Amino acid sequence: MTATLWPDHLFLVGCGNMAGQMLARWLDCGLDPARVAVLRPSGKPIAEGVRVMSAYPDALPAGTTVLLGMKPYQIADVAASLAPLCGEDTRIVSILAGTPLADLRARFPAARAVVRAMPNLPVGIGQGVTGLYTDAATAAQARDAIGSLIAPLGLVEWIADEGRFNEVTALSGCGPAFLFRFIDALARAGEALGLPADQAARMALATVEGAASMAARASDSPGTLADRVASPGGMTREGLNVLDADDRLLSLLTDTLAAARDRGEAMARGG
Ligand SMILES: NC(=O)c1ccc[n+]([C@@H]2O[C@H](COP(=O)([O-])OP(=O)(O)OC[C@H]3O[C@@H](n4cnc5c(N)ncnc54)[C@H](OP(=O)(O)O)[C@@H]3O)[C@@H](O)[C@H]2O)c1
Ligand code: PRO
Repeated sequence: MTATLWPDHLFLVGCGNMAGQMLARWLDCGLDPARVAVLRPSGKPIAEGVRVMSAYPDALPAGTTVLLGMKPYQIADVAASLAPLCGEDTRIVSILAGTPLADLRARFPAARAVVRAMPNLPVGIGQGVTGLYTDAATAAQARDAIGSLIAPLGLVEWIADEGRFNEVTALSGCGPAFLFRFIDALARAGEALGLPADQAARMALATVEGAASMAARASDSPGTLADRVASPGGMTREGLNVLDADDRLLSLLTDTLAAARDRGEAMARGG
């Protein structure tokens, strides 16, 4: 992996579940905490050496990279305080779901580099997925610097068409929640068939972890790997027949992603 281009100054507005995982990973990977300032209303400490404030500073150092990590509905209030502190060399990275780039540009008119990022929670262990989108107004150097900052978080995918950003959010941003549910359901199904609950929970988690790691290393597709588990005439095929009947699992996941995507589109319309 190439060395990360750490920003000289990183200012996080909000540092809860998601931005907190991003920052934890950056600090683990060598980001100097003295370069980081965090604004969070609670003022709760974050990590040794990271400056936490509960009110906006009078100014931001030139060239600050700002990570917007609060809730999407707070953008108007945040922009009212933050935009006056931004210059043309301020770089804005927004992880706000359902908040289009045009909206961000309108709220931070001085900043030239504005990037939408959609991470997911496993970024904290460097195994996340982050979708990125920007437009031509963001200079290549700023785009590369932000890409470099995101790289230690896991897989990075630049999205060519912002119109796809809510689908990306549904798949990888929300995806960990759907997989946590799957792990839970696998365990509860084992329990329903008679296994002890604690044993079923351990085995479901380890099975998903092992299968995901194997799929990540394999040259074969997950579909081929599934067939490799299924002996002809054996037990797995009977189970797969249940999942595959009328594309049951595929339909369920398509409906799941579509519902999440639709919520993102409603949020973008101000809902
Ligand atoms: N959770 C995910 O898996 C995920 C994935 C991708 C993107 N996102 C996006 O990440 C953002 C944050 O989600 P989250 O799950 O991390 O939420 P969260 O845990 O509730 O964190 C929200 C953060 O915003 C701070 N905050 C509250 N009011 C604020 C204000 N008026 N100004 C500035 N900061 C304020 C909170 O401060 P305190 O710490 O002081 O309470 C907290 O640090 C959302 O925009 C969401 O769309 C989340
Ligand atoms: N969490 C955010 C939400 O639920 C966006 C992706 C994951 O809106």
